[in-house]
Amino acid sequence: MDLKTTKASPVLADPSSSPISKSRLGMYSSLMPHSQSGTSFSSTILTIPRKKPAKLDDVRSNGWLDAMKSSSPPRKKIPKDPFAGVSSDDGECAYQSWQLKFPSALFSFEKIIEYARNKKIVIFLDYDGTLSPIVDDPDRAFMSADTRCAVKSVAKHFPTAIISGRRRDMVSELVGLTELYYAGSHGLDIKFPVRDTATAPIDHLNSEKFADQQDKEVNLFQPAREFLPMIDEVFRTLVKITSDITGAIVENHKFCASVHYRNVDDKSWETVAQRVHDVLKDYPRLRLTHGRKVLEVRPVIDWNKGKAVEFLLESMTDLGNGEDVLPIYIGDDKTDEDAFKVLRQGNRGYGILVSSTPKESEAFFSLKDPDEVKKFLKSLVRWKERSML
Ligand SMILES: O=P(O)(O)OC[C@H]1O[C@H](O[C@H]2O[C@H](CO)[C@@H](O)[C@H](O)[C@H]2O)[C@H](O)[C@@H](O)[C@@H]1O
Repeated sequence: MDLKTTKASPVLADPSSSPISKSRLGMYSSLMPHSQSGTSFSSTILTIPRKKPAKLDDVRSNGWLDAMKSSSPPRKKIPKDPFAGVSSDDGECAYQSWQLKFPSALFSFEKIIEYARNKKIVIFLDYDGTLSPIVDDPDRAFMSADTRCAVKSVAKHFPTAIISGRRRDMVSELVGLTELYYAGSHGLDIKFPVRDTATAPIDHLNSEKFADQQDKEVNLFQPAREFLPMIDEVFRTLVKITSDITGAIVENHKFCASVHYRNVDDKSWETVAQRVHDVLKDYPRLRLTHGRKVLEVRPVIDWNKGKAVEFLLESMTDLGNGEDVLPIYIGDDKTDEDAFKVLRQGNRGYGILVSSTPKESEAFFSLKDPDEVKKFLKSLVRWKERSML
């Protein structure tokens, strides 16, 4: 199906004339350190003009480099109770005053549940940095057994969805709970149950029915399906052009690709950025977003975690008309801001930012780290179970 011609498709018109960019796997030779200068034989016999050294200024002027530098705070210990005693540390003071604007969801718990009274709470959770702590190796970002238990209990009482930048099957394997809704690739790959009623309000284009592993019928919503070959191609190119940069990791998340620079010497960040930037010049239908020490390449379509939240709220069964629904979204990343914004602008629910350092955000509340997320989830479960007695 050509999604560009589909009404109501989130796919934006192709800004380039060709639908799929040509891969130019060889083009990076001029950016490689070993090929920056041309070959010069004897000036009298043969002179091959010296190639200009690769320019490393695009990513300074377009702000990528600054965004990369500020994309993830250094990991450091923060006191458990920010109001306990006066700290001489400037960072802690700054965090405490930041919390006046983004109060702790734990300290504000009574206020949250007061607002939730007579409403159906729906929980949205990001994965990395929210359920699992940030670690150097993306393949070893595990959530604790205790957190898994808290998520399982939450899902017993409230519809619960995980919305991650990772590929859907990967995040669902890491979480390991079948009772949840999962959206991977920043919401570009959503699995949701088929509704029973013929009058279901949802009839989304681009969603298809499949049988899952338990042979249960499920829907898949993948608005960027036509981009699969392009993402695959760009992924392979990104692997190739970063292969000489120690510490760079490239992941294929099916509908997006991630280039990690967390383990790259910061002197080489600019090189990482410039190479990714130069690849994207050939793919006008792809764009870049910044995550925590990761550059994420994704389709230029009007879809993000915020849209995924709206989509899931519509798709979840038994939610009624939305007036009496209270969505709570917990996330730590820039990509989660789209979801916070949807909740704030629609005056629909609460965004909770997970951060151990002050940050601007569209969220209402804050939690410091995945450990506090777990405590918050457990408090919700306790409150719900008490209210059922
Ligand atoms: O939306 P999320 O579930 O938060 O996923 C966002 C990205 O998470 C992963 O990267 C981040 O976590 C890694 C493990 O802790 C860390 O090493 C990395 O620096 C972080 O950016 C994942 O690997 C990315 O592909 C996701 O896009």
